[in-house]
Amino acid sequence: MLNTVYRLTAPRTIEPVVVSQDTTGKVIVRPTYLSICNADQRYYQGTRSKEVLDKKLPMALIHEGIGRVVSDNTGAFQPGDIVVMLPNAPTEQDEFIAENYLRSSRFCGSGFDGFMQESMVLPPERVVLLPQDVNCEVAAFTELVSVATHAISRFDKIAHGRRERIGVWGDGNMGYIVSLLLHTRYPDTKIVVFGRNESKLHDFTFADETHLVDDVSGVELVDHAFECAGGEGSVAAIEQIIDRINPEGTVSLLGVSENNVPINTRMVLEKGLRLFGSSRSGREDFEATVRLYHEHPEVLDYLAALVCSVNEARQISDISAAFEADIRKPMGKTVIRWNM
Ligand SMILES: NC(=O)C1=CN([C@@H]2O[C@H](COP(=O)(O)OP(=O)(O)OC[C@H]3O[C@@H](n4cnc5c(N)ncnc54)[C@H](OP(=O)(O)O)[C@@H]3O)[C@@H](O)[C@H]2O)C=CC1
Ligand SMILES: O=C(CO)[C@H](O)[C@H](O)COP(=O)(O)O
Ligand SMILES: [Zn+2]
Repeated sequence: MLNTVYRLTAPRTIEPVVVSQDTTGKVIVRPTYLSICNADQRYYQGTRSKEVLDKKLPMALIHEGIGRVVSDNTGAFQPGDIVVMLPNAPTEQDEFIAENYLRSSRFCGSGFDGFMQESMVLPPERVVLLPQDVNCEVAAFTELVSVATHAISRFDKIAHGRRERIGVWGDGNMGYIVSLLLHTRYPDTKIVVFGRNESKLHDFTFADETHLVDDVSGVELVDHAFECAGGEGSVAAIEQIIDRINPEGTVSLLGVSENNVPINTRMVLEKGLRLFGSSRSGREDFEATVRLYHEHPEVLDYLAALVCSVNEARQISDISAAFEADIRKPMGKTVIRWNM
């Protein structure tokens, strides 16, 4: 099959290329709604190091997206099915290491072509059926929700059992989704959100407490914490977490930083903290996320508050316009209605 792939060839430069792809044993999916992640922006704007850009480009961006099945000669899906596409493609299995941590795995939009393609040719294991009446603009960022699902499932295995107060640092998309999923999973736990923007914190209507990070005196300590700030914000967030967490708490690190982050290891030791990182997600996290959509449809309503804009893409200039709009957005997710 001939397929058009829209690759980033240099910062802010997207070019089409036609490739031939073998569809034997594969599901062909037409992407319908895509969503931009901070990781895409780091490539689009060229803020990754020159070595990384030289190694990874040209590459089609985007690893958050859904689509409609065009054909499936494996019989797993029906034409017209609305599905979420999984960006992680493992090449081996391991008894202990999850698919998203295997160094041999391929990840769409990070070294391998992402979803900015006319059609995606995927093995059936890389496709998960969505509720067919799902709000597509919200489902577009199911991958981000699955990352939160993944981090919380690991937290559940690692953290001790006192979970009266869980703190979430970061008032952006990841902070919102992690807080929402924690609230849904642990309804008796107080979810305490720490952020930098009063306007963004207002949207965390399901949280028990929200605080501006420069006004935390008198706020009770938390038992465990999630860091969802990322970038330069990770430094201050991790420092404050170590200060505001009870002994033997667990700290889940999710934010991606371009530079190394100095950590007050003396206090990590003194408090006996457990720090663990989570990145990306695997098929079981996508399946768990879709189960959550079925069992707690109110989650989708809360997630709808994150949709900042929906941008139609019919030509390459529309894709660039969506990325530029994402840079200027006040909050939330930039969704692309993909008509390429
Ligand atoms: N681990 C993984 O697999 C994944 C990681 N990520 C990463 O997670 C991070 C967050 O992503 P996302 O939510 O989409 O990004 P956003 O930019 O939407 O959110 C980050 C938020 O954190 C706020 N912030 C900055 N510093 C602090 C601080 N010290 N304490 C509390 N809040 C702070 C920012 O405020 P302000 O804007 O005012 O600076 C902003 O509102 C990024 O680094 C992203 O790359 C994303 C997807 C998956
Ligand atoms: O966004 C993510 C997953 O949803 C991760 O942050 C992303 O995969 C990191 O990849 P890269 O090394 O290319 O920044
Ligand atoms: Zn991402």
